[in-house]
Amino acid sequence: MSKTLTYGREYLETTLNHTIKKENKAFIPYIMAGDGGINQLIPTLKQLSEAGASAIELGIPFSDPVADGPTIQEAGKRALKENVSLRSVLEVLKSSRQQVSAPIIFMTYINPIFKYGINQFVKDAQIAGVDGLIIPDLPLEQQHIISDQLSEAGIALIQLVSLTSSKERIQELAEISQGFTYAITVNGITGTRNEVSQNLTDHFQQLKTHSNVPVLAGFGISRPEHVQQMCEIADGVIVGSKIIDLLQDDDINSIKRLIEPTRSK
Ligand SMILES: O=P(O)(O)OC[C@@H](O)[C@@H](O)c1c[nH]c2ccccc12
Repeated sequence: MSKTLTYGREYLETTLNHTIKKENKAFIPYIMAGDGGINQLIPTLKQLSEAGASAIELGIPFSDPVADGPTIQEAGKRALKENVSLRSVLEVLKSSRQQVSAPIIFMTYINPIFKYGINQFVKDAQIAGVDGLIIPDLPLEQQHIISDQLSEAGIALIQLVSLTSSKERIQELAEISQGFTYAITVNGITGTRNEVSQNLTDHFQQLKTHSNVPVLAGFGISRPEHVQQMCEIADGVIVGSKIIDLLQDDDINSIKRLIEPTRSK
């Protein structure tokens, strides 16, 4: 009897490991859910999945983002204008998740989850086929309010590691991260930059030593040569602001050119 495909942490980890085993690196685009209207969500996810995304990070629009740079903030405003909410995104996924093969990771601040109700959110996220979750404003010390429920539902809780974290903190975050470890490679907010940070080899070495899952680099990666550079030290990359710009221009070819350096020749 064939096993039915189940979404969640296992699906995310298996998919990423499969990509990396084939000598490739992971490429995770970030998009703002509902930028262009809620009806655009599934077509955009499909397009990115088919272009070669290893997984997709899906931002939930929120009125008071803390880590988002101007491009993501503007995308969030456009989505809020369309009345897109955590609820409407979950509803769309619930009915159409199976059209998108890439694992889906939600990036949401804790406030919309609180408003939704933590238990109800985890239940609905599981039903909708959400594979992983990033909550940037929920520090490690407070993650117990949701971590057991997520673990029971089989949804990965992904840890963000900043460059300014202490050695002990870096180690602890890497050890417990599920799905992948998100290494923030700049001090500051999201957004395209001309150069990516140098001299991160030791930092990634430390993360990889302690992480049971792939270690991916994110923030400020916006050109194929940045992707290439980061892939020398990381297991893959996350690209947000540049993807949002390119989707605005409907420039899928440039998105493919960003993915290209992550594929083995
Ligand atoms: O946009 P950039 O610089 O390419 O960075 C990715 C980032 O946008 C995405 O992962 C993200 C959007 N908002 C966040 C908040 C916290 C952590 C991560 C994020």
